[in-house]
Amino acid sequence: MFPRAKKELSEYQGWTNLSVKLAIFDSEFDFDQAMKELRRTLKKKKQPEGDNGSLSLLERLARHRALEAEKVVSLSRGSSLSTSGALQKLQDRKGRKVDARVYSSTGSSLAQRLASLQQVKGTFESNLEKPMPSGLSAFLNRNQQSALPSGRSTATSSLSARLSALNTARQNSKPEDGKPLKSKPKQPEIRIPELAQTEKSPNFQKLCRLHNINLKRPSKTKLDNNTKRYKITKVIGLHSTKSLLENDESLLSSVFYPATNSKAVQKAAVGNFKKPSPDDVVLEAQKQAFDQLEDLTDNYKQMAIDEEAEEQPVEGSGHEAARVHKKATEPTKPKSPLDLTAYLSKRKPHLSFVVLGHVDAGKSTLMGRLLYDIGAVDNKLIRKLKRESEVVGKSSFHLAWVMDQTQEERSRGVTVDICTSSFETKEADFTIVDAPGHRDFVPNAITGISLVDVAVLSVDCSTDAFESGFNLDGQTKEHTILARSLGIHHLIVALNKMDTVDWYEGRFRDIQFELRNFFESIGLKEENISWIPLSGLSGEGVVGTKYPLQQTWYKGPSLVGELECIARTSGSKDQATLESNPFLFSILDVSPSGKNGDALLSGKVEAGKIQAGETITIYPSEQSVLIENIYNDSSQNPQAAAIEGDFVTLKVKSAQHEDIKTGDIAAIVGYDVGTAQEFTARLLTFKLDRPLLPGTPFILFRGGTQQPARIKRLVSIVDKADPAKVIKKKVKHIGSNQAAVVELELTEKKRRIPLMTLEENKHLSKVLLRKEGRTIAAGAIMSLDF
Ligand SMILES: Nc1nc2c(ncn2[C@@H]2O[C@H](COP(=O)(O)OP(=O)(O)OP(=O)(O)O)[C@@H](O)[C@H]2O)c(=O)[nH]1
Repeated sequence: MFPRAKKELSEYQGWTNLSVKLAIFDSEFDFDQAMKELRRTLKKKKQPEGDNGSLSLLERLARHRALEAEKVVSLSRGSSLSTSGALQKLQDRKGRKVDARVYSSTGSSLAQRLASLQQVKGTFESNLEKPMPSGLSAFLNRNQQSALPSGRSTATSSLSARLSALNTARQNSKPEDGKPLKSKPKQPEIRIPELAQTEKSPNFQKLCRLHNINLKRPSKTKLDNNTKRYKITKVIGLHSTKSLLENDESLLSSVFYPATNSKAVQKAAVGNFKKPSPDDVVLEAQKQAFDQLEDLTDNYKQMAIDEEAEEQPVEGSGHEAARVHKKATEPTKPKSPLDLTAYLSKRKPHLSFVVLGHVDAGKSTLMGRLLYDIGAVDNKLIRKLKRESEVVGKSSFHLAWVMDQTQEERSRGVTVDICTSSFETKEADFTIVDAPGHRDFVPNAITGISLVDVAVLSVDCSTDAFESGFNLDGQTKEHTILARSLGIHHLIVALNKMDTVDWYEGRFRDIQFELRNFFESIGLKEENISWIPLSGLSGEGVVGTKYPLQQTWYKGPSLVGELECIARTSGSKDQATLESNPFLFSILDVSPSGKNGDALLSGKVEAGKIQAGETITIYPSEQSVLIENIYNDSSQNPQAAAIEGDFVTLKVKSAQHEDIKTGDIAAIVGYDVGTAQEFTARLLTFKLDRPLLPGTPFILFRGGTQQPARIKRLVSIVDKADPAKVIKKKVKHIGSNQAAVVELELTEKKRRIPLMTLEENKHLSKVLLRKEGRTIAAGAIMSLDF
């Protein structure tokens, strides 16, 4: 690279600031292209600003190029993990280019990956302690002015090493080989005005970081003593060492704001160095994130251990010594009568959907974009999120942060909790459930899937990303199977990040082909699948159908268009069904409200309708509470009623909120929901490592409820297509892909959970069995307490 750079640069006489040139030219952008554009620009402008102008142009161009290239090129060169490479990788948790050692093992757990990440970090730190490459230190000691080309020719030496060499070589004094300089070195010849413009350049910042790191090497003493240049660089890195900064205030300001005599500007310059560097901010945030993530994954690991443990009561579940509540037997009347026909005629169809897909498939970004483009999120918030995400070096996540609202999700860059949000179009009302993509948080994804009508499967179309999300352990397959098992009837495949493959139709078709085969194999019907190419980041195909010019091959609706179309056909509720079905409500969240024992219950209306003034009973605690008001997400005003499919918050009076848990079911007074510890289920097993035997432990998922359980008895193997047909009785074990009737029991004997049979409610009777982080079977409850 260097000889070419030198040749090109020599055409622009007067560019004497070699360090800056190198900082720019050693970065990752396309060199030829940069030079071509630069020449064109300079030709047009006839270099009116002289040297500085050219350099400034070059710097601006470089900055632009480098920003673009930063997405795809790692700074790391050579075999060892370079400092900037490691930083890049640590920062790049949401990973475009990620370190293969850390991320390529799709089968490993997050904790393992984090451990390996720490290891990489350790390697990186220990690399810093290693002595400088002998060739380079000899080179530095020689301080030869003519060292430039040879210094640059070491393919594996880091940029900082090369620049250190160059700067050293540029000292005016010419000591003998290997001997330290005796005289005070001259002020380095870095052209300060250019630096003042350059300091914000990402490349230049990387350069500064690299310099700092080099100084931690064993050879630093010699360098510190010998050249002011290194002292300056050291100050750049040790921004938090107060005394050093105070001593070197003049030095700092003379380096970075040399063109001014203003004390205020100089003070500001010094002040800047007292703040933590962007790297420190990011690394600190990530350290905290990793710590928190480990806590969280530990919780899930604990759950897996609990699968094996028998009859371990869950501490603090609030149900060990269950309080006895008064269960109402008489219904109460609504506050005001409701004309259901008029109410329904005023309502738009409503549809809820969950966004699924492999980790980093762009789910949160897609939903953030949708909410922004539809007008549900204002510019002010987006600007604020952009600023905040830039501070921690994650600017590409600002749209995802619309959905990922907790600090831990933002610092770690992964969705953990499910998050609901609502929006409306002219045609319909929608509720979005954003589910986590990471395999460690599949239980939360299951809760999300169990609530909705439709699933949007986000598939990352960028090179190799689809393949990694689709392999054996990828969440693309697992999420789709979960959606199918939990009764989702329509799947929209959002072929996301098409901008990264320049809207290439071939990529779309290849992925579609692969997915189609898979969907067919799990019994999803083609007529229930929609395919939409889009980009969550830039917005094409999300709300509107305005695509870039190269996308000429897709003429279908946008994502929102398709959602509206499904809402039109299945989002309206039948009045007779609403009137005849008893009110059932899945509780997602509970919180106290005020001091009078009032509580807020958020969740989804599973059946029937409800109004303020009516009384409901919550299972399994069997406490009855009066509904004071009903709210939905988008309005502070209470609404007249809630009907099947609505996501609402019920404000209830005099509730013991400690006895209400996620996954509990509320029903209108007069309708009893069964609670049980033993029940019979019909299951379809997935691919199993070991057959299911009596006593096999697992975690039972029913809606938002998760409970340790085990197989009590294998009743029969039945026909997959016709479950009423018994194929085998006296079953000793159940293998992969078999349909069977089994008796199951909860292992926490003190905890009953609300369960409904297939006959009572198709949706609420659905169960999933998971063991050691894998879904082993799905099915429905047939009867309780055999
Ligand atoms: N080029 C491009 N990048 C995208 C697009 N959508 C998302 N990204 C980037 O992909 C990364 C991951 O995006 P997220 O939206 O957090 O992904 P996610 O699927 O919600 O991640 P989890 O919830 O943790 O599974 C971010 O850096 C986004 O900026 C897109 O359409 N095009």
